[in-house]
Amino acid sequence: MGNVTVLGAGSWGTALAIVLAENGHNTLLWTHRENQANEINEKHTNQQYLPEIMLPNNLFATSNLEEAVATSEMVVVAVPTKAIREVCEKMMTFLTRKVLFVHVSKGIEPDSLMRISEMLEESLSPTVIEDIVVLSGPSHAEEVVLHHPTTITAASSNLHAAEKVQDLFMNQYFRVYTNDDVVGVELGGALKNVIALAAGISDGLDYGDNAKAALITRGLAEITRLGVKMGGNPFTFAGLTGMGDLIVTCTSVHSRNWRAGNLLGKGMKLEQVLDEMGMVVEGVRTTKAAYQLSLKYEVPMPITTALYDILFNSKDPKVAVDELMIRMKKREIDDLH
Ligand SMILES: NC(=O)C1=CN([C@@H]2O[C@H](COP(=O)(O)OP(=O)(O)OC[C@H]3O[C@@H](n4cnc5c(N)ncnc54)[C@H](OP(=O)(O)O)[C@@H]3O)[C@@H](O)[C@H]2O)C=CC1
Ligand SMILES: O=C(CO)COP(=O)(O)O
Repeated sequence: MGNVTVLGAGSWGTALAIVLAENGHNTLLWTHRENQANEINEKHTNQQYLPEIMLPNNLFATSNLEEAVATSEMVVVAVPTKAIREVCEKMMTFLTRKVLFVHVSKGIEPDSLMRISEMLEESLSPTVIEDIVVLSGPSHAEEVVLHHPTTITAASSNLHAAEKVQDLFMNQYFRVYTNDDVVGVELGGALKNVIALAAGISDGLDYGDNAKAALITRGLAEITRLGVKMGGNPFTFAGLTGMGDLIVTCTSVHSRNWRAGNLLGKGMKLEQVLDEMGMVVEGVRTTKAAYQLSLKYEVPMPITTALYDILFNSKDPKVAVDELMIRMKKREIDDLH
């Protein structure tokens, strides 16, 4: 392939740009901050997001979006969910040809309740979209840049496009699978952040491993319940972008969602937590969207609802856990049907 572009020089955009550059592709990383572009070009570092990592010499950055996508055949959208529409609207002012769009963000837009591929379709014209592929799975940037073995999934309704993305990203330490279940992959990636916040709260309360295992498995049950009702393949939720990402996000200190939950569980207020993180915590907005989806699709999501009350109605996390535990008796399996 010719030139490829990654939009967003946070931890994940930078890590993926490194993978692409190391795979030999002409890679340009776009950041909205000129000083960061200069740092990447001159010092080959991104100190704010990936301290102590040297970027490949063939990875270049620009803060000019038009220049970033001018000759690009594949554009990887790696900005947080809340920035996607703004970036797409800017691109629409100068893009005049079709491009392969890959998105790697894990969120659902509150109120519109759109998945990210739907947001891209709405904010970009069909005249500029060759295909849309979502790349998602258990993959902390901090480990990818150390070349630790990582597996991930490229999903698209057009499997040929997913295979193209598989070829571009795959290497010795970065193994890419394909899937045609865009709904399941996008929902799994977004909703695991909600459960990771809850797992962090549980750890912040020192509730131990039993409680966390319960959150992961019952969290997966409610993600699957909603995901299947929205058209996802039930098997996708047992795969890398479902169970896989749920495990990594609920158990890793790299996870911003788990860390934010942990601080909440220790008694810190949400605004203070978000100030302290300095990076995106997608699960907060996604909790609102997931709660709205559970009402829209009439799917019971008790963990999501409890988290919504903690985040947006100031419910005490301990009270929320007590209420989860004393709910009506249930069978384990039949609510998945
Ligand atoms: N980090 C990871 O390991 C993984 C992250 N993801 C997903 O990738 C997405 C991006 O996450 P990540 O890179 O970690 O986030 P970070 O918080 O590390 O970085 C976000 C980047 O986006 C930039 N940005 C924010 N708003 C805008 C805007 N309006 N226009 C242009 N750029 C903007 C930020 O710039 P500034 O510095 O100025 O704030 C920063 O460079 C998220 O959806 C996340 O869930 C998925 C898999 C792994
Ligand atoms: O999605 C991720 C790993 O797969 C990153 O999770 P956090 O956003 O919680 O850090």
